[in-house]
Amino acid sequence: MSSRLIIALDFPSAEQALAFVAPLDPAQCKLKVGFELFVAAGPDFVRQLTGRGFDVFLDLKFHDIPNTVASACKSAAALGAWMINVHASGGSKMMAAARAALQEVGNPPKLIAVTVLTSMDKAQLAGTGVGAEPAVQVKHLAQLAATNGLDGVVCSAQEAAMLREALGNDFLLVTPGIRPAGSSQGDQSRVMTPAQAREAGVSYVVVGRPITQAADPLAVIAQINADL
Ligand SMILES: O=c1ccn([C@@H]2O[C@H](COP(=O)(O)O)[C@@H](O)[C@H]2O)c(=O)[nH]1
Repeated sequence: MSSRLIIALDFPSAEQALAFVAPLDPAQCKLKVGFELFVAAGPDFVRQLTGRGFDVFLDLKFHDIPNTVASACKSAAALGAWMINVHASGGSKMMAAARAALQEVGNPPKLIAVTVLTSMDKAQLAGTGVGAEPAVQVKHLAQLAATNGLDGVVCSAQEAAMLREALGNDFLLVTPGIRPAGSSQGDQSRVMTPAQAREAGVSYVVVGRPITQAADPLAVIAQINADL
């Protein structure tokens, strides 16, 4: 069975990211490329990772008008990404356009939607004009994503059990904000440990700094895989 661990490659250059990836095996983890690395290293870097056999989650969180997002999703699919994402708050028309665009490409990536960023708590969310509890807003946006045919959502593991019950076993729950016991929470608000996330029924955990900034990343990876 392939790993349910997605490592966030949040590095400022291709060289640093490649040095980190060198000892990794695609059976141990999938890899996530986000804004920092994509802006620095570009599309060719994504192709390099897929060329080494890694499943790549291209985490560019598209959020724009439907036509622009649909075209961006096609471009992302052409890089061979395993998974891509949009913001659910872009709305139904945007998500439906993204879904339709990927139906036109061969071997489309999984398409998921960001609900409420795991860095946000109730006060942060209220500051954006949304008065609901984060879990309520996450459920609302996840249902919107499901209605529009998306494969799953990005949420915190704290909402996973609720979403499993509401949306079933096939809906992907991809969860950042994972913190092994004893690791620094940093800027994340809605966190869980890998074992708690597994218990809650997540599909994949996304882990960045607790691995990339560890003294022995391979040991942390092995422990997280064991916990999952
Ligand atoms: O709601 C979200 C959506 C995306 N992320 C991304 O996940 C990783 C988490 O990294 P850590 O170092 O483990 O905090 C990072 O790339 C974020 O951009 C998220 O954290 N929350």
